[in-house]
Amino acid sequence: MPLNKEIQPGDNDELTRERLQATFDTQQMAAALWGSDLARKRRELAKKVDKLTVLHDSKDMSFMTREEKLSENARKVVQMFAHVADIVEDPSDDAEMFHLSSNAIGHEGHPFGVHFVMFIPALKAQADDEQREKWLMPALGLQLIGTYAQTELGHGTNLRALETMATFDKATDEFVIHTPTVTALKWWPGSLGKSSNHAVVSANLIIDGKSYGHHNFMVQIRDENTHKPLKGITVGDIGPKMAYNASDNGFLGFDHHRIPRRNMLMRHAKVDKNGVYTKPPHAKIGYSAMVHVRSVMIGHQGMFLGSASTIAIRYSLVRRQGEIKEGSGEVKILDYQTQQHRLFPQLARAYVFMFAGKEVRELYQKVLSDMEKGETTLLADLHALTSGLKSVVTHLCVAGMEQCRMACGGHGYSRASGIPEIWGVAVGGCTYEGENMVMLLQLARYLMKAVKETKKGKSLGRLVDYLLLPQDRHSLIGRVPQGEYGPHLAAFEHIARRQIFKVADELTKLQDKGMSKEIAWQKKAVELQRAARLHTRFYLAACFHRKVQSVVDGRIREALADLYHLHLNYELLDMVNYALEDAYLKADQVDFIREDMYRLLETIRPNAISLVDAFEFSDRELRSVLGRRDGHVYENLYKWAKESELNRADVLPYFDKYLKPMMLAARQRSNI
Ligand SMILES: CCCCCCCCCC/C=C\CCC/C=C/C(=O)SCCNC(=O)CCNC(=O)[C@H](O)C(C)(C)COP(=O)(O)OP(=O)(O)OC[C@H]1O[C@@H](n2cnc3c(N)ncnc32)[C@H](O)[C@@H]1OP(=O)(O)O
Ligand SMILES: Cc1cc2nc3c(=O)[nH]c(=O)nc-3n(C[C@H](O)[C@H](O)[C@H](O)COP(=O)(O)OP(=O)(O)OC[C@H]3O[C@@H](n4cnc5c(N)ncnc54)[C@H](O)[C@@H]3O)c2cc1C
Repeated sequence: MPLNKEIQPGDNDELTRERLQATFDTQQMAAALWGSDLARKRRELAKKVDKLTVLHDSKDMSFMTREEKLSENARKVVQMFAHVADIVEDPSDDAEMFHLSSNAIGHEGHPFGVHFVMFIPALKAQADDEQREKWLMPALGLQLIGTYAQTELGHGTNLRALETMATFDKATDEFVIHTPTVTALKWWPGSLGKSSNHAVVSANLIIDGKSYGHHNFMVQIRDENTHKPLKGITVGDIGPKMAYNASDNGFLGFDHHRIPRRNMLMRHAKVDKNGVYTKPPHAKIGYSAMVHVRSVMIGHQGMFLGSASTIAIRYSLVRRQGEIKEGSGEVKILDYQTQQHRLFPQLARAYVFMFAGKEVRELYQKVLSDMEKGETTLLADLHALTSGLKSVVTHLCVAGMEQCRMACGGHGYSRASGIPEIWGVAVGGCTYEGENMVMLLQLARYLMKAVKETKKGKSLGRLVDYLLLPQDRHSLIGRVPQGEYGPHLAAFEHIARRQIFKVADELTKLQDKGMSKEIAWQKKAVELQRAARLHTRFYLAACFHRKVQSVVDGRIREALADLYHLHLNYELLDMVNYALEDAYLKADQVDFIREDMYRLLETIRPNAISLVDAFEFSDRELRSVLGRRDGHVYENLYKWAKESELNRADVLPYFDKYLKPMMLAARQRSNI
């Protein structure tokens, strides 16, 4: 059977020659990345969207105002739902729907941006059966548009300090939702400003003057026909952002707004008509929508980095600049070792983030079905894992995307490259769903507890079993036969374990000297978040290992293993200070890792285009002139620039208004 190599008529010859070098079948690699069923569905879906012109951008979004962007994406999202049954096999499959949305709408946001990713998951996890009937069904049926309003102007991280109040009024069997101060205004919720008519609102539950902490309430905020804000509600858009500007992130205030008692989401915590409160089975069960998004973000961030890598690698095979050997002609910029070193590690990260995204979604589904039965044992493990992954993955994605942008030289800085927008959306991920540093410290709390258990000879959970293993004094990297990478993975494990125990010991010492637990924590906070990062990077490397081991096809396994080995080398060098501190690695071993990494860059080079083709991002989805599949970059860059609104006339009014009078006056002065 011939290997699929994604060659199509009209392709740039350079790219065709590159594709012919692939050692593997790109469709099989796509199956390894997405799962074979989803890979097939994605392919078919992209073809269908290509044929449905109502789903196409009416012009490049870069040339639109915010209002045009909102309107354009509202138009497309409505068309998308109108045609959904003809395009996707299973509209309840988030992955398929996300792919449809990427193709038709892009990543700049749309009126249902938070509806599907938080509002519905919050209802699924926290509404009781009767409430599901009342809101979940209409929400799934698009009869209402919802958002998730938790963050306030004054507080996003420290949820205990949220000020919005939900005071129970026994006499009327209602809650009174109120915004007591300007800092209590809800601030940031996606699609709140102009689009949503319902919100899941976090507010402090107050019964008979006693506060029970914040809980989630369903609040209708706009009239379903006129779309005007309801009485007692102030709502609007918070203004333009770094990116994601087709989303109307909003503010929201309540002036003693009344809702029925049964609008509190009551699957777990409950309030009866006499004001009797029932505690949930786990104090943080109301945070489930956040955990849901953190779990989907891992794979999505991988896709963002995969998109940027695709753009930069394809462009690097079209762009020629400079000669390696004088007189032998200009080379493709991907032939420079520095360019490969800039891009291939990002490609490897994109792969492993997607693999980790899949693993973490499986764990989330398990925890969700456990929660349905009131079982919450794995919630803390999931919270720790997603907190670490969310932080490390977004951070590395953004750093990686910036490398991709710079690797495209000047054209990378143009919005035509497509990178600025996806970078802007991805970088938001460092902040939303829990600021990265704060979430790393959440994982660190878990790790410190794990150390305590380890000292009793027990494990807190599967993810920290390795803490029970003894530490090796010296690494075997370079001391075993070439091609064995077990010692590399052991090095990740070693430096994570060492940092975790080191900081745990330091905390104990400070407390032994009489320092309070909280102050000791502050003194060691930077070291604690380092421990969390190292633990997560070990998890990612181990996840890559599991994936490579699971692949049956020899050609795919070999190509993936090259990426995996590159990942091990590159990430180890990035963290090498930790391994040098205790002389676990010696200087010659570091040199060995470097040399092996350079060798792998050369090995991967012929497969580069096919490794990015295997993501199977359609041109419509990438929205990048540089990353076009056919490689016809230059003529299309020129075409794109001509679309700029500044080119609508040869002379724009500002010239006559400001510059011309100034120059005339200057000329007159010089003639005097
Ligand atoms: C299908 C399409 C999908 C597309 C998605 C991607 C597309 C890309 C574009 C999308 C763009 C935009 C979408 C963005 C939407 C964004 C939404 C938001 O940002 S919503 C708001 C999110 N806010 C936060 O994340 C707040 C962060 N803060 C917190 O989580 C908490 O305040 C915290 C955890 C820092 C502290 O909480 P709290 O004060 O209540 O904690 P305590 O100190 O009392 O207790 C700590 C104790 O609780 C445990 N804990 C905390 N959280 C959890 C949890 N979730 N689950 C389980 N356990 C939890 C913690 O571990 C401690 O335990 P202990 O045993 O005491 O150590
Ligand atoms: C694009 C985008 C979309 C969003 N969508 C939504 C939405 O739909 N719904 C919603 O409710 N919210 C949303 N948010 C809000 C988002 O969840 C918060 O901005 C986020 O949780 C961070 O909180 P903060 O803004 O209060 O940051 P802050 O907590 O003020 O962070 C500022 C700095 O303080 C540090 N810091 C804070 N606390 C600690 C601590 N305990 N220890 C150490 N350092 C600390 C942080 O690390 C950071 O460096 C969105 C935000 C963005 C950017």
